[in-house]
Amino acid sequence: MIALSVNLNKIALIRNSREGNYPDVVAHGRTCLDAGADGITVHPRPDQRHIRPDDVRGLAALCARRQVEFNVEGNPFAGPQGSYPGLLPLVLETAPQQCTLVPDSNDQLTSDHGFDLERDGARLEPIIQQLKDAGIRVSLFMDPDKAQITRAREVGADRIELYTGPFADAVLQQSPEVDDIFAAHCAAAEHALQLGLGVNAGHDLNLINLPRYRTLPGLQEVSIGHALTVDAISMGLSDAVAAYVNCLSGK
Ligand SMILES: CC(=O)[C@@H](O)[C@H](O)COP(=O)(O)O
Ligand SMILES: NCC(=O)COP(=O)(O)O
Repeated sequence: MIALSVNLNKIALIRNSREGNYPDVVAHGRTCLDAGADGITVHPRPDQRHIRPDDVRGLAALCARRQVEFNVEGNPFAGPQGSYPGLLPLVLETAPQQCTLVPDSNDQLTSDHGFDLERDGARLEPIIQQLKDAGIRVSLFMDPDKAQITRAREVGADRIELYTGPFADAVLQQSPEVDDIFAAHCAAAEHALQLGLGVNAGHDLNLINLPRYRTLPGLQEVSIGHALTVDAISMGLSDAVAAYVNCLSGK
């Protein structure tokens, strides 16, 4: 079974376009779980363009009550900014089951690459250890590069999250490169599994590209937000979550 973790960033993005708390991010998280999602993901960014620290606190409490996985993603090197305390303090305070470290700069539109661990591995190692000492599983956002994935194991990661943006784009463009891209993801996943790393995936996954991506060897979890939220506009949130759950199970 591949777990579906629904990313609620885009619900928060709509909420932030007005004062107040409408739509309520935690209530939408509850709806996703009621509809069959296995967990919740958020990716707070220092500028708080969508998820705010209080969303992380509220969703941590929801996931703890429901005994489901909470996954917080973000840049471990981003320091405090305004009321954003920095990823590490926020994660250590809210103790999600999983923290996915992502090498985004603060001003990035969205995540668009995995870690270069030749560059960042040494400074990531103590951060990974600190999170693991707090009982938090650590996943690293990675491109499908075997040498980099070997380094992910060496610096102490429990899992990798394969960055699926280029795969999703190739499916969208009906590019002939999609076969090579997916083959590289399969080889990377096999390599990770051989090293004892768990395999997650995410970015721009949707109901069109998932039927293929779900066949990735050993895939444990996908986190999906953007497309699922768009689908929810026409389908309704509960039905959209159910459609992704069904799609992941091959129905
Ligand atoms: C790491 C990843 O792929 C997602 O968390 C994605 O970056 C969502 O972030 P935005 O919703 O800010 O685009
Ligand atoms: N880790 C990927 C994620 O959480 C959601 O990405 P997207 O579906 O919003 O592109």
